[in-house]
Amino acid sequence: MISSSGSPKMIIANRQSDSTFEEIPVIDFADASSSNPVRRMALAEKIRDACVNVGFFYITNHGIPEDIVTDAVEAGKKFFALPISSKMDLDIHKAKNFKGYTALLGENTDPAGRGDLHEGFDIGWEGHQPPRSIGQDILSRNDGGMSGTNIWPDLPGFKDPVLSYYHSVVEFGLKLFPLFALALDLPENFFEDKTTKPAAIMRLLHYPPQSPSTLDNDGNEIGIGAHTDYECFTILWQDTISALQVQNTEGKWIDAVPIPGTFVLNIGDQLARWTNDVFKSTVHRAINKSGQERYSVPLFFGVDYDVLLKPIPSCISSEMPAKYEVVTAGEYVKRRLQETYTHSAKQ
Ligand SMILES: O=C(O)CCC(=O)C(=O)O
Ligand SMILES: [Fe+2]
Repeated sequence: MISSSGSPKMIIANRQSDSTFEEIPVIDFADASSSNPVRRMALAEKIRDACVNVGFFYITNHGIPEDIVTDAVEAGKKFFALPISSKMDLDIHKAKNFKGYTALLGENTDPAGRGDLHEGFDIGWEGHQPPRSIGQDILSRNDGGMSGTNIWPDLPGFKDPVLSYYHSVVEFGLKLFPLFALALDLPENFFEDKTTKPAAIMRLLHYPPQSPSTLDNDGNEIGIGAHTDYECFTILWQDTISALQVQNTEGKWIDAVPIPGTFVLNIGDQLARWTNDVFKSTVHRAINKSGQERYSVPLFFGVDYDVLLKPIPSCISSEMPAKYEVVTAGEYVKRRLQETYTHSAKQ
């Protein structure tokens, strides 16, 4: 195939992949915003290898200040320590846009499971003072079923650090879309007009120590059941307790052991759909057998909710025809969230 520029175009769809990984790669992001295109491309190639084979990697040198992370995590701990009645005032089932508090067992990520042994607090886009480099107030945007404001607890010292973390990680995450585009042999700005209003959902998660009464049918205690993420990619902060596991194509669970100072990035289903599964949205779960409290903070990055998830032409070929029906990102995410919360929805 020849591209419009006349140069031979690589059929990414025919790229070989091997997802029998035994460990999760670590990628240094110091060059993420390098002014040198050769350095950006070198980083994009590492990202491509990790996305094609594993779907997960650690990020070092992300540039997000440690105190921003610590303050948000401490705020989360204070929130989860509130009485259950205060947390239930913010019950996620009361909001139509999946924002607020999820109680223990309120979510069932793996349809075969009985509910996940974690509690969570979800927020979406919201402006922040002082203004940051990305748009201030886009709450009035039309996000279809996902639109609406965040709901906040009446807890001094909570909202500000949580929003600071949200904005720092969103700012960092938006810099990754051009790298993913490069990794797919697309123009660097391919996602620019598709990510104008960060469809970024952040969750504070708390996994209590698990007890034998939370064993599932296989004898495992599940903090979050086996699942793939719904958006393009997830940037996850985890504390020092090893609980996250990633499944390779042989069915083996590989521990994503915490590495201090890093984030874990994983590909989600939106990017798997864009790339016709060339980039792997890999199944993962968390089991907290440590006997201690565990905290983590995933931030899910999607494209704008009105954007169609259409396969990128170089990711389809006669051997790899398009696999997925084309839907908008918003429809897709909402459908997946509805499935996740159905089991605990009040009738
Ligand atoms: O807490 C973790 O380590 C993983 C969380 C996760 O997979 C999710 O929220 O989608
Ligand atoms: Fe996940």
